[in-house]
Amino acid sequence: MSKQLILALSKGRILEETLPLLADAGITPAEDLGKSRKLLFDTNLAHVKLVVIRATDVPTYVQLGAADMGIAGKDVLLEHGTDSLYEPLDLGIARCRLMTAGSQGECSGRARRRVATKFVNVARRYYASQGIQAEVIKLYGAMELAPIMNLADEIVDIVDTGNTLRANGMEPRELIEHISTRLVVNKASMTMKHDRVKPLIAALEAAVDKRAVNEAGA
Ligand SMILES: Nc1ncnc2c1ncn2[C@@H]1O[C@H](COP(=O)(O)OP(=O)(O)OP(=O)(O)O)[C@@H](O)[C@H]1O
Ligand SMILES: O=P(O)(O)OC[C@H]1O[C@H](OP(=O)(O)OP(=O)(O)O)[C@H](O)[C@@H]1O
Repeated sequence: MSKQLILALSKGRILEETLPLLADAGITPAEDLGKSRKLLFDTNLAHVKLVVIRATDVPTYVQLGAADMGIAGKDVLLEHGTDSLYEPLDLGIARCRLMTAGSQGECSGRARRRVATKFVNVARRYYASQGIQAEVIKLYGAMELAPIMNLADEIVDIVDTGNTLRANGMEPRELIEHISTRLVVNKASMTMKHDRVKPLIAALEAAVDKRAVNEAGA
């Protein structure tokens, strides 16, 4: 097994908040990730490379060992299934909530519901745990449109400020999980590359702690 470490980063919102943490942990990309069309990047550390991919692909890369470590939202990890990965660190960034939501003033009732979401596994598990029959409809975005268009009675989606729900005449209902961004590690890499993985986890943990201290003092 190569002793090189591949770290898979979620592009988009999480990437912006990840890069300062990586810098504090002593890892800087060899070039500007935002400006390049490349997907695989060298860093200042000869043994660390970065790949920048869709958030939903991060757990797949890490589980199958194409990447040793990854950074992804807990929402994505819950949807993928968490048993196959180690999750040693909460980076505390991109905090939000995974919730059910419906049209304002409309009671959800207990009858069979149509639920639109990109988190189909999470939704199925959640409604089953509540004893509610749900027909889950897979969408890839703009879930808030589904009740307006009569495609669904409810949605399961990320809520942060609640602005997107309000702008579409919807309201949050039940909290499913508090979400933040996590570091995940391939199980074989944790054992076989322990001497390289452990210091990287420790450096990221120190960076997270430092940021928390700075925020508390601000
Ligand atoms: N409004 C939000 N506020 C805070 N964190 C959020 C918010 N929306 C999403 N997140 C978190 O950031 C992660 C990435 O969100 P982002 O919007 O960049 O990608 P996405 O559109 O969900 O992914 P993709 O483009 O692959 O479908 C989510 O998985 C979630 O953990
Ligand atoms: O409660 P709010 O602060 O309004 O945030 C919630 C919105 O943020 C996310 O969408 P995003 O902006 O990432 O767009 P997306 O449709 O591309 O996922 C999420 O899917 C919600 O639509």
